[in-house]
Amino acid sequence: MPAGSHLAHARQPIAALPQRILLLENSRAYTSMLREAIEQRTQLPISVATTLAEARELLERESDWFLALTGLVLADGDRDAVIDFFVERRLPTIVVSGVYDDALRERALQQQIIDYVLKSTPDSIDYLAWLVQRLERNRRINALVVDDSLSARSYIASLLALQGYQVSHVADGQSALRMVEADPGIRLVIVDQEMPGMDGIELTRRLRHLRARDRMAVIGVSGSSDASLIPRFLKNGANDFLRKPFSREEFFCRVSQNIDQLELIGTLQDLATRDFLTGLPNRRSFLEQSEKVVAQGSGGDLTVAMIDIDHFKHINDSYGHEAGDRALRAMADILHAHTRREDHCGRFGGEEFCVLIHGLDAAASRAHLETLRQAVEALELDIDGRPLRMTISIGASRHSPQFDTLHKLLGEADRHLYLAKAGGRNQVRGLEAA
Ligand SMILES: Nc1nc2c(ncn2[C@@H]2O[C@H](COP(=O)(O)OP(=O)(O)OP(=O)(O)O)[C@@H](O)[C@H]2O)c(=O)[nH]1
Repeated sequence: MPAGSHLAHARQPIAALPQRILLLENSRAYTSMLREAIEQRTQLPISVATTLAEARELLERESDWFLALTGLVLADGDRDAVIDFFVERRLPTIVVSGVYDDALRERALQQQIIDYVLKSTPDSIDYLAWLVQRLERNRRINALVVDDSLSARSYIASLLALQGYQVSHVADGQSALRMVEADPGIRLVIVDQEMPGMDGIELTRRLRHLRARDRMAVIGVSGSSDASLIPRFLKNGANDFLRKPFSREEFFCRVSQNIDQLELIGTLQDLATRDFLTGLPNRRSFLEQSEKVVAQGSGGDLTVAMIDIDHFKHINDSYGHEAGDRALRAMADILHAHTRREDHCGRFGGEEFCVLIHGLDAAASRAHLETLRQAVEALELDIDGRPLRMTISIGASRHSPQFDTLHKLLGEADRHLYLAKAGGRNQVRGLEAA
């Protein structure tokens, strides 16, 4: 998501989730590098301890601990004591070790230790920072496990829960389809192949009719050695496949990689469709959405309006370009707040915005745009102690046999915008007959 898309940020729910990260490690140099890398990727508060005693005190002082990253060589505890310390407290933990120890790794990965990472690997800091960010984001992702075997699906669900996902599990394909249909928040589905009734491949095919590959990852799972299974899963819309038995680490890597990809696609889609400064849909996105509405032929109840901030050049010249940007963002916020669910708005470019109003007659559209004009007129920004006020001119057009394409509607709205400017600005033109 672009840094400037404050609207997109504002719409995200603020979840009351545990926030704190504990770094327990005796090497100060490593800790400070790790801390810096994590801070670049997340906003979570980080506390640092070098001994178990310090860690105990910190953990007791605060309550909302999300994650611990711990070394294994401490002045007041050996490896076993460190692992026991976190296991007893049931705190999700990542072990960062200086030496590779197979037995210890086995032991650690059976508890609620999320990962065992070798400190000496050159990219360990980057990997750990990525992992913390991944775990943090997972907490806002709904996952679904579909398997007729209770023990198998409970096991997979527990692995996903360890990685922070909000997990549900069901025993059959029909229940899975119902859940995905009802919950748009489900972004990951793990599907077992061997199920009575509907098998995993058929379920995957049907899931794809409900949600596209770039919005939900489906991962097929099977213990069968049938070589045709993987291509069949993939051809029917699965993003990936895991053969049972799989290790916890393999499972984690596959799932994370698929979720990373979904997020990347989401970011790219956002970059392509949002205006960077205001977070509103950009011109192309507005045109695409509006074309669809006009093509559906909504009868006469369609209004297009072009909105232009008056004397914006003067705002820039007398308050500075940055104040101009603030004014554009404030304008976008007001427009967004005045855009109903069934409407579309966008930044057309510069100080020009547009809105498509769907389902209001001419009089109601005019009243709606008049409210928008008044809301902008009433706004006062504080620019370093100086008040900044602005007005907008609006030119509108109505869908009719004469103006039956988006292109014609925009042309007519633009003509009325010109008349609004020529008529003294700060007014709505084009719906006078209403
Ligand atoms: N701060 C800022 N200014 C911008 C941006 N995009 C365009 N502008 C400025 O917007 C101004 C538009 O000015 P004009 O098209 O001359 O129109 P106006 O001053 O608004 O006057 P009227 O439309 O006739 O009321 C120009 O000075 C552009 O530099 C932007 O993203 N940020």
